[in-house]
Amino acid sequence: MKDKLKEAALEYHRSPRPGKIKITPTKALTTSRDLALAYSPGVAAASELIAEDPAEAGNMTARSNLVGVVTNGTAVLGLGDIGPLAAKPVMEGKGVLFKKFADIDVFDIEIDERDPKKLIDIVASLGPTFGGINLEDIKAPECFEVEAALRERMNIPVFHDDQHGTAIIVAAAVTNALELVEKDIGEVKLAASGAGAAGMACLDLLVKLGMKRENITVSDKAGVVYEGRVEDMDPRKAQYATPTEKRTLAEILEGVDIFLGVSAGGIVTGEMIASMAERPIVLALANPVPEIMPDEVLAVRPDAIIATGRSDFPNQVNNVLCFPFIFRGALDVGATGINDEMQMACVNALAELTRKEVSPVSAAAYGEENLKFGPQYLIPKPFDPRLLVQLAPAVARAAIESGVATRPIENMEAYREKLEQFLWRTGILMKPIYDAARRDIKRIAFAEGEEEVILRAVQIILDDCVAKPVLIGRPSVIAQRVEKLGLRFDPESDVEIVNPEYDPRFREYWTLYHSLMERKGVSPVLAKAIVRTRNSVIAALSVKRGDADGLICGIVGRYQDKVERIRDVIGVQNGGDIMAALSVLGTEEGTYFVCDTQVNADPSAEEIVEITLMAAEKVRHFGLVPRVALLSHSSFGSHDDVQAQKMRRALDLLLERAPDLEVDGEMPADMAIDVEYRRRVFPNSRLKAPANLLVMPTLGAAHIAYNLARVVGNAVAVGPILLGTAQPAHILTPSATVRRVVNMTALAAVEAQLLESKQQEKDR
Ligand SMILES: NC(=O)C1=CN([C@@H]2O[C@H](COP(=O)(O)OP(=O)(O)OC[C@H]3O[C@@H](n4cnc5c(N)ncnc54)[C@H](OP(=O)(O)O)[C@@H]3O)[C@@H](O)[C@H]2O)C=CC1
Ligand SMILES: CC(=O)C(=O)O
Ligand SMILES: [Mg+2]
Repeated sequence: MKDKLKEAALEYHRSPRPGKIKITPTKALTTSRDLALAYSPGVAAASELIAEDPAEAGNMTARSNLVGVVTNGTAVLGLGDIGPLAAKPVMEGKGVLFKKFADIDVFDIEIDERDPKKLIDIVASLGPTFGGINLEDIKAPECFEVEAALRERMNIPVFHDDQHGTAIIVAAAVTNALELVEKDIGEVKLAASGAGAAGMACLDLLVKLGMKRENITVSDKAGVVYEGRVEDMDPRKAQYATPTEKRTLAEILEGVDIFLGVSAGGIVTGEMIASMAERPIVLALANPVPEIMPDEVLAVRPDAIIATGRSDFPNQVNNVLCFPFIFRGALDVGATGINDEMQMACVNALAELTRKEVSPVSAAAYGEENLKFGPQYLIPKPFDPRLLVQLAPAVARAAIESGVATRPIENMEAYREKLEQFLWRTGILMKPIYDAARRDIKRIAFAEGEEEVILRAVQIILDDCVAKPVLIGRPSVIAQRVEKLGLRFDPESDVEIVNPEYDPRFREYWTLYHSLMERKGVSPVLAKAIVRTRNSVIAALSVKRGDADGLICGIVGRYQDKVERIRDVIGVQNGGDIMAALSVLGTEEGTYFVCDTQVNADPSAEEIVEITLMAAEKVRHFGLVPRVALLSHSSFGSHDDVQAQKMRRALDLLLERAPDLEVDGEMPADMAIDVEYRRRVFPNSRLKAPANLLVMPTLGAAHIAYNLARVVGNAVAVGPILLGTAQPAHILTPSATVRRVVNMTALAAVEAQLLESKQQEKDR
């Protein structure tokens, strides 16, 4: 591992608090009544109910969404037998992935026990705690006995990730790679290095998919697993022992179509790969160092299709693509186990997902070349938000159809929607925006470049390669604060700085500002003074001049002042004459876009129309269909005051301007969300589903509702997104967190890319 990454990884684990997970209560505990309910005496009622009916544990406790990630530390990644304590960071890591990708809670359980029989007893005794068991990094051959016994003894899903998780991803990758090289699974020859947990399970699944057992040869530490070998054999290896004279990995690689490496780093040479058949498929999956690095393969075989277990090369074949989603599907139907049908459903869904047309958001995120099914894109990327919504329902359906579901899902469409809502809540849907930003780095100017929140965000922006920061601020102050905050970036080389006290471009900046403002009462002297003292003006001018591609400001100062500066310098979009602010709330119930939270105090009906159309376009930009509610205290004509009339008129105008837009009003907020309530009061509404774009009658209503929901509802907030500017510019508020700054930077960068491609299209 490179020193820089190693250092960053240690820092990541160490601070701000040790480790990667913590436990958070899901119920309020603020009053003595809460205490009486959560603990004695109230808790006894829950216990008594479970004692009468054990199935009630699923309703009374967190068990049904709780998975035990269990190891004894005997085969940790490719690091080998490093013991249960050293395995803990890996298990915490699996816990984080379960939670982030699939909202599954995890206790990581590291057990100091090597005897498989005792290990089985210990894990089986944990049954009352968990809804599922994910066995991890337990070495072969013991892992086979442990998994088989636990499957038998426990009435919950037990899944050895290194066996079946890996096998599922390998099967999907091989299926797709074979399609690309136009070879038949029934004909191809495979050489494997590694006859352990991952190796045996991968081969079993490939055989199930049609690979001939006689076309497979395996090697391990002792060399080729041949018929008659006695040294280091076990019954599982014996199933793949072949009648061959070959004794080394180099020999068995000659002429084969596929190499499957699930053993140890660096054990394969370029020479060995050179001897493989034409268009070889090389799966070098040992972690963290693959059996051979991709550049070494390409040096000798440019025609090869390559996959590794790592995230820094194309085609990451890693069980993270499987375990969160297969458990999500299994837990959601109360499956008693994870059977072959569920595993095969996962293989097919994964293989198909790569070939499926992608959503506009994902397309923008990964770029044409990466997203197009081909040698560089064999299987989905771990952050692909479609994984959860495609794999979990496929697994759930297979569980129902194969008869292992104790709580079958009746409405799969509603289930899919629930999963989508989770993605929004976690901010995973922001991830594609990050990846799009990375594809073509844009320069984003930060007006308040000396502020701590900005400097901390800049560190993440640089680490994640989201944008090239342009900081408006005094270089000495920036350098001092970077040092004081313990940040790692070098202000002299990693960012660009515009010094408001002295910059060689000062003359060009103030003359541009003067030319824009001379008929708004700004004299040359005033222009100079404003450009010297208003960092948001400098940021806007740098975007106008093309020194930056977008800007972020607003951490300090009044929102409305910044709006005016941006209007003066950058201007509004072609054809439009209004700007507005759209804020996003990711809540337990769903994702809601709220406007106008910042700009127009009391917009007219005509302005409401413009705001709604701009906001609807932005919602589409996030890959969602806008469902618009025009909000009011009035419910479909129940009041007749000016504000109610305004929203009614806005509806009429909107229906003329955008007849296809799903919009209705005027209606109260609860009716916008609660479809049943709406149906009772106004059965003929044009809006059939819960609204996701809430257009408020006044800024006051929008601002108050948004902030209240954000704080009380503990919602994830994105924004405010400034709509209607001629170039990307976003004004944050003093409450913005580091994450919000990074999110908005990524968004501004992607908007700059879109603007550039629109411009290029126009120029053509
Ligand atoms: N990308 C992914 O998703 C995954 C990758 N892996 C990786 O696969 C590897 C094996 O994991 P797992 O199956 O769980 O571990 P096991 O300990 O169960 O099996 C390891 C196998 O690799 C063989 N092996 C180890 N070192 C060498 C060597 N130097 N030369 C030849 N063979 C060797 C062992 O041989 P012997 O039998 O003689 O001891 C054994 O057959 C690890 O690197 C792990 O990180 C695992 C799971 C998922
Ligand atoms: C990815 C994984 O589970 C491993 O390498 O062991
Ligand atoms: Mg593992």
